[in-house]
Formats: sequence, C-alpha cells, structure tokens
Amino acid sequence: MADISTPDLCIIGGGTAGLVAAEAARERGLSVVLVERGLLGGPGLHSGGAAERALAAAAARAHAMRNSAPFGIADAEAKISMRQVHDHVQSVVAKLAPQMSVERMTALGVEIIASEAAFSDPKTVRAGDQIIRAKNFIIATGSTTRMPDVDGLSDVPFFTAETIFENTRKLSHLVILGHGYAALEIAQSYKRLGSDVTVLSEGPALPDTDTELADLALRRLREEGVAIIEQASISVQSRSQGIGLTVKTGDREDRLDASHILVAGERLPNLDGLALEKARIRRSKTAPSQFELAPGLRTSNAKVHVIGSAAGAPSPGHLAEHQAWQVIDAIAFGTPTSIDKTSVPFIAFTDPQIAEVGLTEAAAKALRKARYSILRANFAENHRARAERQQHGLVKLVVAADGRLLGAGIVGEGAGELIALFALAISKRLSAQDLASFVAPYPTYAEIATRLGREFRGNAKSTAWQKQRAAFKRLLP
Ligand SMILES: Cc1cc2nc3c(=O)[nH]c(=O)nc-3n(C[C@H](O)[C@H](O)[C@H](O)COP(=O)(O)OP(=O)(O)OC[C@H]3O[C@@H](n4cnc5c(N)ncnc54)[C@H](O)[C@@H]3O)c2cc1C
Ligand SMILES: NC(=O)c1ccc[n+]([C@@H]2O[C@H](COP(=O)([O-])OP(=O)(O)OC[C@H]3O[C@@H](n4cnc5c(N)ncnc54)[C@H](O)[C@@H]3O)[C@@H](O)[C@H]2O)c1
Repeated sequence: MADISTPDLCIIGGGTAGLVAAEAARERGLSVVLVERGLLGGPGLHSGGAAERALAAAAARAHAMRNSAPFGIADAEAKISMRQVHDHVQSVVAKLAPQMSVERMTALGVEIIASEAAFSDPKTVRAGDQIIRAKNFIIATGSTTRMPDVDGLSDVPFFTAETIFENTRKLSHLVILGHGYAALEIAQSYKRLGSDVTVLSEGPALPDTDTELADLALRRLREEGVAIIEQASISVQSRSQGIGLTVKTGDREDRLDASHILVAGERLPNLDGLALEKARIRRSKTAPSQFELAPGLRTSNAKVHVIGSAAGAPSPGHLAEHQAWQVIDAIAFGTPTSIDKTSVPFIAFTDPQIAEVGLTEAAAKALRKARYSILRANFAENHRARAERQQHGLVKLVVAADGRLLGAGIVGEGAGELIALFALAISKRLSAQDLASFVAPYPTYAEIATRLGREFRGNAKSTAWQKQRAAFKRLLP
C-alpha cells in the first residue's frame, strides 16, 4: 500500500533551486517534501558553476606559468595530469556536497524522497510508492542540453556540459558545439590545459552580450589559440579513428579532425515525465518545450509554481535562488512576487570575464531611443589594472538623461566582482551622481565607478541654483 503525505509544499527536483526553496520554506514554517531522482545538488553542484570554476582555476595556473615573463619570472611549460585536474575538481565538489546533502536537509526538517516524481492529478504527485497531496507544488526540475540538429551527431560519442567534468584524459582536439557561456568557458580551460580547441557556433558567439564587450573577450580567446568559428553549418562523420566534421561558413567548406566533441549549447527545461496534462499544467503555445507561465512564475494550475532553469533561460544559479525565495514568500505570506531581472547580473567566467547587468546599449537604443548616454572607462587608466598588467578592460555604463543607472557592462579582470557594485546601484535605483560621491579604496578596480560618476557630473549642466551659488562664492573674499 502507498504511503500518503499531506505537506504544505512538495518540491520536485533537488538542484540549486529546489534546495534553496526547501530551506526557505522551512524558515517560513512550512512542512516540505522534496523529491529528487538523482543526486541532491543537481548539475549546479556536480557539473555547474563550482565545478567549472575549479577546472578554470587549474587552467589559469598552467596559463600563468607560461606567461609570467613580463613580471620578471621565467616562463615554464606546465606538466599537466588531467587525471589529477579531474581529482581536484571532484574534491572541490565533494567539499561543497555536505551543504546540499540529505543529512543536512533532513536536519532542517525536509522530508527527502529519492525517486522520479510525476503528477497523478492537479493536487497529487506520485514518487515511487509515495503519494504526496500537497497544498502547493514547486517544479524545480532543471534543464538538459538541447541536442543540436547536426547530421551524423547521433552516430558518434560526445560529452555534454553534464559529463565533461568526468573526463580524466588529455583530449588532443576538442570540438565544442555551442555559442554561450558554458561553451567558451570550457573551451578556454581545455586550451590552457593543453588541448587544441575549436568552438563551432551556428550563429554569432555570445549573441546576447553587448558586441563591444563580446568582441574584446573573443579576440583575447582567439589570441590564446581557441579557434572560434561563427555562422557555421556543421555535419559529423563517424570514423574508425576520431571524428570528422564538415564545417561550412558562407561559400567556404573546411574539414576538421576531432578527437572528441562537447555539446554545450542551449538548454531546455525538463518537462517530460512529469505528466503535466494530469495536473492541468499547460505548455507554452509558442514554445512547447517551455511552461506557460503567468507573472510570479505560476503555471496554469495556480497551486504549481516553476523556478530555476525549468522556468527557462537565462538561468544562472543566483537567479534560481532569487526566484526560490520570491515564490516561497508568495506561498507562505501571499506577497506578490516581483522578479525584476534588470538587477540580476550575468557573468561569463572567461578570461577576461564579461559581466552585465540591466540594459545593454542595444537594448537601451531599442527601448529609449535618444534618452540615454553611454559612459566608458578603459582599464588602462586604472592604477590597479596597470599594476597587474590587466589594462585591456572596459567598463560601459548606460545612463538615463536624469543620471539614473540603467545598465552596466564590464569586460576585464575581476568583472564578475565589480559588477556587484553596479547591480546594487541599479537595484537601489541609484544615479551616476551617487557613484561620484562613493569613496572607492585605492588601488582597486572599484575606483572606475567613482571616476565614471564624476565624468557624468562634469558633463551634466549645472542647475540654475548651482550657478547662482558659484557666482555668489566668487564674490566672497
Ligand atoms: C556547465 C555549466 C556551468 C554553469 N555555470 C554557472 C555559473 O558559473 N554561475 C551560475 O550562476 N550558474 C551556472 N550554471 C547554471 C546553474 O547550474 C543552474 O542555474 C542551476 O543548476 C539551476 O538549478 P535548478 O535547480 O533549476 O536545476 P538543476 O540544478 O538542473 O536541478 C534539477 C534537479 O531536478 C531533478 N529532477 C528532474 N526531473 C525530476 C523528476 N521528474 N523527479 C525528481 N527529480 C527530478 C534533477 O535530477 C536535478 O537534480 C551553469 C550550468 C552549466 C551547465
Ligand atoms: N557563467 C554562468 O553564469 C554560466 C555558465 C554556464 C552556464 N550557465 C547557465 O546555464 C545555461 C546554459 O548556458 P550555456 O552557456 O551553455 O548556453 P546559453 O547560450 O543558453 O547561455 C547563455 C544564456 O545566458 C543568456 N544571456 C547571456 N548574456 C545575457 C545578458 N547580458 N542578459 C540576459 N541574458 C543573457 C542567453 O540568453 C542564454 O540563455 C544558461 O541558462 C546559463 O545561464 C551560466
């Protein structure tokens, strides 16, 4: 006989989004059952940001060894063991795992069911021999790599963003199919760890990123030896040794020999297997691989919310966390959810990093026509950047006519840290004038914010009152 539980909340999926939601719900006093079919922590822990940062940290050391001569330290070729790099990545993941363990969640009072979950009616989920009749449900089932429509791809073995972190061997020529953050971050790491790497993008690389920032980063990746071929149409041929690829760009046709392929393109929400129709949860009419979502991340069944990458791209982990807290507060207190993506930063952890928040220049142009201005500062004028030989960076601010910050984009060393300052400024509706009065410590990259604020203040016309006051001061002895 099946066990029946009747919690306040049932969460399907125990990745970043599901676990944060479970913890937040317990904090708000709700009883919670969480169903996870695989490992708690999901890809976000086992193959997401932390694993990727650990791989990149190893690669950065090898890169620094080869490029230290300008600092007076002789360049040296790194001896790399991919097995040991793999072990380093896995040990980082293992150290983080207790924060996302069954033991910790159980101690917080969350009931964990290890099973695949599916709806059996609008108020019930079945997970193995357990029946969960909850007052509310959250779908946090994450996303999976979409298989690109490439002839011959299904006949050859390939890695995905989920499986590449299991690799323990040197890959002589890794061909990556993708155009986004994951594709380029992993490409640079593997190049620095001794592989030849080619990125093949069906359209432009980094299509949603400000082109000025993207061009700078892509140029640096190309200079490091990562081949990036854009607007490529691709077919794959299985061979007894390695994998053949035919790459067409315009009238040109090239043949590539790959040792391995990584598919790291778009990701699609995990909807299949949930029996959504039994819960009267509709898919989007225009994009059937996505949920139909009302504001506040509610599905067509008002008792069911969707958070994290199941709710669609872009889906960085910090957005998943933000959504989780917002939806839990809506369930616990009935507070309206306001998920404002304009203050959510997006970071490509390439070297140089690209970080953006709010409106890009192109978006401002489309939305606001001429009622904005662009402020730019090069890293070359910043003492910290000069000291660290990181002068090839750029900060771009999009500012409304009255000074309000609308967007910020950075390419360069530490962009991912510096963007936090602008994200806070945008979320608190601060202005460029506010940046001018911010005292940044010296020598730091944050001084760029103060400098840009002062530049805006200098460019802005003085008010009549300011002019009068200045004239009066001039009359004083
Ligand atoms: C290579 C890579 C690098 C990334 N790097 C970053 C980064 O640097 N910074 C950043 O912010 N984000 C990064 N991300 C994105 C980040 O991993 C996601 O935002 C995060 O994983 C989303 O969490 P989630 O809980 O929505 O989904 P997931 O982490 O995918 O979790 C979903 C969980 O649901 C479970 N599940 C699915 N269906 C069912 C079912 N029917 N029943 C029970 N359980 C089910 C799955 O097993 C899984 O554990 C990266 C992603 C990738 C792929
Ligand atoms: N560094 C990271 O945060 C990181 C790294 C890898 C993957 N991811 C996440 O995993 C998923 C797969 O990523 P991927 O790189 O393999 O494929 P992808 O091409 O889908 O990733 C890029 C995603 O970020 C969005 N994006 C990029 N710049 C943006 C901006 N300035 N404003 C708004 N949206 C922007 C794109 O629309 C796209 O959905 C994505 O949803 C991504 O958010 C994040």
